[in-house]
This record gives sequence, structure tokens and C-alpha cells, in this order.
Amino acid sequence: MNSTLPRVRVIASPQSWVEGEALRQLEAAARLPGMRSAVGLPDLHPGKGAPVGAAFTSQGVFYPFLVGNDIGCGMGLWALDLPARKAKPERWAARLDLEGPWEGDAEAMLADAGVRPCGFEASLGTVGGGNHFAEVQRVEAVHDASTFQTLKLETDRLLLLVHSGSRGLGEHILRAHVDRHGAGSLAEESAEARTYLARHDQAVGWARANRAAIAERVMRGVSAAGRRVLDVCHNSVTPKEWEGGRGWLHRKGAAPSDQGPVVIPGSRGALSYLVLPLGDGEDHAHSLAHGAGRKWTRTHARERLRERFTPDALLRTTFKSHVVCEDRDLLFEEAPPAYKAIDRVVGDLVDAGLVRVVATLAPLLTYKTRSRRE
Ligand SMILES: Nc1nc2c(ncn2[C@@H]2O[C@H](COP(=O)(O)O)[C@@H](O)[C@H]2O)c(=O)[nH]1
Ligand SMILES: [Mn+2]
Repeated sequence: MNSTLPRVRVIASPQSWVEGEALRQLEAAARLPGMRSAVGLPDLHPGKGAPVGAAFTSQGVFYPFLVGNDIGCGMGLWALDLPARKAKPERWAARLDLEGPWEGDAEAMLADAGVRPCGFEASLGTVGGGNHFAEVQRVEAVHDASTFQTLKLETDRLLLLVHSGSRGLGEHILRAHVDRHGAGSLAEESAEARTYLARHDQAVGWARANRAAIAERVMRGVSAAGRRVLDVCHNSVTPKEWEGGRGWLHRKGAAPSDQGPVVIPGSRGALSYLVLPLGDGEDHAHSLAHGAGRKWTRTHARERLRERFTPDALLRTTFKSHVVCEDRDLLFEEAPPAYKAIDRVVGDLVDAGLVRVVATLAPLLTYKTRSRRE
């Protein structure tokens, strides 16, 4: 370990609230055999056994449980050919339906992402529950016109942000691993490691194809064509070289800082930030915050927000955007107050010298689900 690098680092200002349990999880992960460093980003919050909003490096071994079950989950941004003045969020909210099997060419979509069908194709093109969403956005403000232009974006055109992952496939892969190894590591040269990594890479490609299929579905629903501007994965384990060595980089809810611009969303009732990473480095585990991060647990959000809001009130946001979410519990669990303040999270990254803000994006329509939970 390079002596100038701290083993555990949390990139968050005192104004950013980080739960004690998340810090405890981060430190516990850093103590695992073979770990080199653990970095908490400003969206750090507790997860199931391991924290979310964190990145870890290790040598000789890696830990599938640190990646979690939604292997390959990430954010894709599409630039639509639709002018903002033609937005019809209310009409779209009434008719957009992304449930059921996607009618497109799954094999071609998967081939484009470099993977083959693997039995989970019935879910391809579906958003999935939890924090996943597809959101039509407008440009709120441009802060770095040069990068904005380099990305060939236009202020008066709509954008589509898709957050989804590998659906049942990633879960299947993690379960097969945990059944044999629990939360244990895999030695990098072992046959088990090769098997897991092959499956992991399949899930990463599948998730990328899934976001593209969701984007096609939404674009068809809003009668638009579009171009993928970026697509980054925030749950993965990948080989990484650093000065004087090589090892493994785990990201659990951590956007990459080594793959160009990324979008960091806040919530369906907050701005999303298109940011440009400023230099990549091991001191921040080559990673950035991937969102605002949860402030409240799902149970806590349901209990607190049911007292304050009717379900109908939550179908509109302070941006006057529309929300499609027919699952009542999810409507409360994912409501904007359940998340931390995204401006503070991004401010911490800016203050740490890790990103420059390119533009802010405001929601017009957020699609969560049309399914009702029993
Ligand atoms: N713009 C929106 N952002 C949202 C929404 N729901 C959640 N979020 C943000 O995304 C990240 C994703 O977290 P992950 O751990 O599930 O990968 C989360 O931290 C929120 O900040 C939404 O509907 N719209
Ligand atoms: Mn995710």
C-alpha cells in the first residue's frame, strides 16, 4: 500500500450527513483480508452488509458480495431529437407503459453490448423496482458550455436518463456465489474467480443492453429518436493497475471517474448533475458519487411520508414533473425527501477537486412502474 494513501477515506464535508452505520460498514470492509483501500463517496449510506456509495481496492482476491446483486446497474443518458417546447409529460404519463416483454430484437441489442442471450431476456427492456427509473429531462442550466458542446448537446432538446441493471440475472449470479462462498473472497487465479468474472461481465453487458432497450421503449412512447450520450456502470468489480501493482476495483453505487462525463441524479424531485471528472486517481478509488444516496430507510420513508402526503400529491413534484408509479409503497419509499440533498453531494465532489459541473437537468416525467405490489 502506498503510504500516502489512507486505507479508509470518506469524501464528504461536515455539512454532508453520513450515517454512523455506513461508516462502520466501510471500515469493516476495509479490514477484510486482501483489502487495500476503501473510499466512501458523499452519497455513502448503509447497504445490506456493505455500504452503498463506496469503492474498494484489493490485491490477490476480490469480493463479489461487495458488488451486490444488481451487477452492472448504471446510468445511461440519451439526447432526444425532441424540442423541449414539444414536451407532453401529462399525456406521456397517462400512456407510457414499460411493463411486460420488450417487443424489440433482444439478440441484436445484447450483441451490441457484447453478450449472448442467457435466459433472462423476458426482463430485457423493463425498469425493475427499487430505485430504478427512466426520466425525461430538460436542460435547466449549462455551466460548462465547451464540454456541453463537445457532447453535442443542445439546450432546447430533451434528454432521457435511464437507471437500471441486470434484473434477475445479477441476483442469480450472486446467489450462486453466496451459496458456495458466503461473503468470502475469491482468489484471483482460481477457477471460481474465472467463472464468477465471466458471469459478472455477462451481467454488466446485459444491464447496458437493458438500459438501451428501456431507452428505445421510452423514445417510441414519446415519438422521439435519440442518441446515447453516455452509459456508465456503478456496481462492478474490474481489474485495475496502479503505480507499482495491480489488483481489483470494486464499485458499489460508485460512478467511474475514468470513463468521461457522468450524470449524478438526485431524486425524481431534484436536479440531476451532468459532470466532468477532473483527473482520475487511486486516492478516490477512481470513483465518484452515483446519486444523492438515501437519507431514510424505505420503512422510515413510508411511515413519515404517509403522514404528510396523499399518494396523488406524490405524483407531481416541486418541478411540476409527472410521476408514473402505481406501486403505492414504492411511491412513498422513493419520494424526494427520502434522499440526501444532491447539491451538497455534488458540491463535495467539486470542493474535493474531482468534478466540474457541465449542466443541470430537471425532471419532466419519471417512470417507475405500472405494476401494483400485492
Ligand atoms: N432523477 C432521479 N433520481 C433518482 C430517482 N430515484 C433514485 N434516484 C437517485 O438515483 C440514485 C440511484 O441509487 P442506486 O443505489 O439504486 O443505484 C439514488 O441514490 C438517487 O439519488 C428518480 O426517480 N429520479
Ligand atoms: Mn443502481
